[in-house]
Amino acid sequence: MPTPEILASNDALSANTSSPSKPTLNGHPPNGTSDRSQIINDEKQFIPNLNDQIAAWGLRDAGFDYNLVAVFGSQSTGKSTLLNRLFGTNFDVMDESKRQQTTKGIWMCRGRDMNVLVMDVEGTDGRERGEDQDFERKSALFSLASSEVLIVNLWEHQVGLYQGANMGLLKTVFEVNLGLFGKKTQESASQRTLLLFVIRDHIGTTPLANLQATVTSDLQRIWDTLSKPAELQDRKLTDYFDLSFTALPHKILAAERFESDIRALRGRFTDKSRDDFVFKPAYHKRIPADGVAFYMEGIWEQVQTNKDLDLPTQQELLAQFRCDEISAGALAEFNEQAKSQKRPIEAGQVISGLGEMMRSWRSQALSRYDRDASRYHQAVYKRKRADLVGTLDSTLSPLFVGQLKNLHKAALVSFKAEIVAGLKVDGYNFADVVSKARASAEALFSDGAREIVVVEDDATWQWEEELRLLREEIRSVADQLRKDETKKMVNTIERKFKTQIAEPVEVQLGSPTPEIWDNVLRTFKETLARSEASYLTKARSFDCTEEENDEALTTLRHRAWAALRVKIDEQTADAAILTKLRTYFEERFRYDEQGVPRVWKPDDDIDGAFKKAKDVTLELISLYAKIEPQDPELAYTPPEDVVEGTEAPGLVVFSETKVLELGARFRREADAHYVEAKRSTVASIAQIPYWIYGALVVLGWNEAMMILFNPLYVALLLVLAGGAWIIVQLNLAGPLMHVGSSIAFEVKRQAESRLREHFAEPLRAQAHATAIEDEDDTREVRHRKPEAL
Ligand SMILES: Nc1nc2c(ncn2[C@@H]2O[C@H](COP(=O)(O)OP(=O)(O)OP(=O)(O)O)[C@@H](O)[C@H]2O)c(=O)[nH]1
Repeated sequence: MPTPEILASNDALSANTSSPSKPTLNGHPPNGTSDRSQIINDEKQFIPNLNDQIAAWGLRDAGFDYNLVAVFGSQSTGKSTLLNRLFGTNFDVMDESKRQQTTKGIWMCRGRDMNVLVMDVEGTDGRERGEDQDFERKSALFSLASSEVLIVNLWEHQVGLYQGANMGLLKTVFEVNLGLFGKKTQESASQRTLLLFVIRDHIGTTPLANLQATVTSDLQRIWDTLSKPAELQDRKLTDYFDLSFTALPHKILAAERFESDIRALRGRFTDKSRDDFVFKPAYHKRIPADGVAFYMEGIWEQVQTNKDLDLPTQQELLAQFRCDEISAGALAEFNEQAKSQKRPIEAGQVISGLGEMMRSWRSQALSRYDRDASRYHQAVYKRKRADLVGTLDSTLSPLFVGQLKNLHKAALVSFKAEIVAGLKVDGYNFADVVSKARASAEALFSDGAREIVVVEDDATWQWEEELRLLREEIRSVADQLRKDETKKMVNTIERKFKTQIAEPVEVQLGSPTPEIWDNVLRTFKETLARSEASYLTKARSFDCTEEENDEALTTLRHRAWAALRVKIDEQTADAAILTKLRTYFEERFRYDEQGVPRVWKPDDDIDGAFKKAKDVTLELISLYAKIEPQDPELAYTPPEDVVEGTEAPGLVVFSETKVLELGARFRREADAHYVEAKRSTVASIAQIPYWIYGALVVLGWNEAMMILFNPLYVALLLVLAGGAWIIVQLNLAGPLMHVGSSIAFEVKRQAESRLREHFAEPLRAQAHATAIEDEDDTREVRHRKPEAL
């Protein structure tokens, strides 16, 4: 409670202040008083800086924790003086010497050290305004719509003057009040206003109680004579107003008592514990402090345009405006927060702790809204809250969806990475690797998704569909991987198969027997069966479907057959098959049964042996021509369909034309052998028999003796011997020997070729005749079974 000195100094200060000083911290200038502010000016216009002023007074965030009091009364009745004393305000006080109206329009000021907004209303019945009752009515409406307590200030000598200015004013107040609160809606039912009569210059001769009775009966009379709407006929004055009376002594004549009484009266405004505390909750107009300015502006606008002042509508409008404002404030901060994570999410990042952040931003925004907006019209507050929730959620939803997408991607990446790592480990089980990778990828997604759910069991925050999509994608990736892996496995098995059959088939094809295809097919079937078994064993660990297994096995069979055929084709390629035929033929023609090389003698049956060997060899071509086992059990039907673009060849190794071609080629080679055989017999015939040398010795004996016993021949012999001795001495023996041997060789060569030519002519003609005969035979042999072999 301010001391009398302070109050006195306020009075002095206010007397000298004619213009508002600049607002300062918390609305309190350095001298300890709050700035006053004109809210309705002389031109009856609302001055729109009230909101800032309330903020400057430090009451903007007071909510309902403030009170509003207005003073009414005739001009120059000490209203401003009373307010300044009671509340420590600094309203203008009339200069004694001029005695003219000071307060114009409506002023407002914050009570010193109290959450009280005080309105100083221009005095009624003013000389300056003449008979203009318009402002009186408007200011009454304005004050009643917002104030809890209406101080009616009047001189003691005015009491009982029913026709006096105050009574006119009160009539206006009652009428206006009926218009405002008459209908008593549910909201306004409990709303009342306190009329606090302050009787000034109370001399004391008439006790306050008497004055109170007089005023009350006057009020009652005014109330009764008021023209009320039909539905409000039975309403009493006390339905709307509480009346309270107090008296103050003369300010100058009884200055001390004046001060002490005013201090006592102040207590009724500050001490909540007192029974006569004036600011009862029922009087509060329930306008939150941060909405007072807007509300008052709205009221004044309605009042100015002479429209019916509908308080509930005004309160709803105020609520809408303020709730929007509060919501926008909460949203601005929220948007800033949400924006910070927008880019990283759009860039594909998974933000850790995003859910926590989103929930906290959302609850911060809502609690900010609730704190300020819940004081307003409840229906509006709730509606706007729902709107705000919608906006918050629609801002968070893209973050949620974005994070889900990023989680989805991250889960897939982790799935693939885990599989790649798992497949590097020796002896992995594919199905195990996949199921582990799947479980951890799904857990990664689910945990992440669960974390970002902002509101449980709400359609906006559902992630099951995304999980379903992820599962589907994982499945298709796993399927693809399994297919790749299966392919790889089939390739490996195929390679192994090829190596396994290579050698045995090569050996089997190299040693032609009637069972050649039985052997080959047996090897093929056994190896294929092993390969299939090995596939199936592995496929189990792959979790392959029946269909996939069938497909893979078909491929395997196809490739196995193709591999066999490649091997067969390689072994029966022209050069290879001809070598085989030649070898086979030679083994039978050039070697005897014991495998000893034959030396043909002239009386040997070369033709017979040649024909036999040739025939059996030609039969081989038919044997090789088609893959046909002797044991029907071993028969194999090669796959017919085309797999992966490779056509599996059938059972035919050589076509008809090929058989003929090979036959012809072989025959040519065989002919050469035949010729060679024949020639070898001629060579043995061409040698000079040894007995010829004997005959020569016998027949030439006489001639030799004659030379030995003839001195001429002996002398010639000696000359030759001497010549020889000289040649040896001169080292000419070598060159002469060389010349001699060259001449001898040449003579021998010439002689041999002449002899060969002589014998060869008739043989070639004979061989040619045999060849033509054989060709006819081969044609028959080609289709014959090789039993004869
Ligand atoms: N006799 C008497 N004079 C007072 C009292 N209080 C104030 N005054 C004087 O009355 C004059 C008017 O005082 P204000 O406080 O300006 O009165 P007001 O009702 O606010 O006047 P307006 O604002 O012009 O309507 C001043 O000169 C005061 O000194 C009082 O209790 N008794």
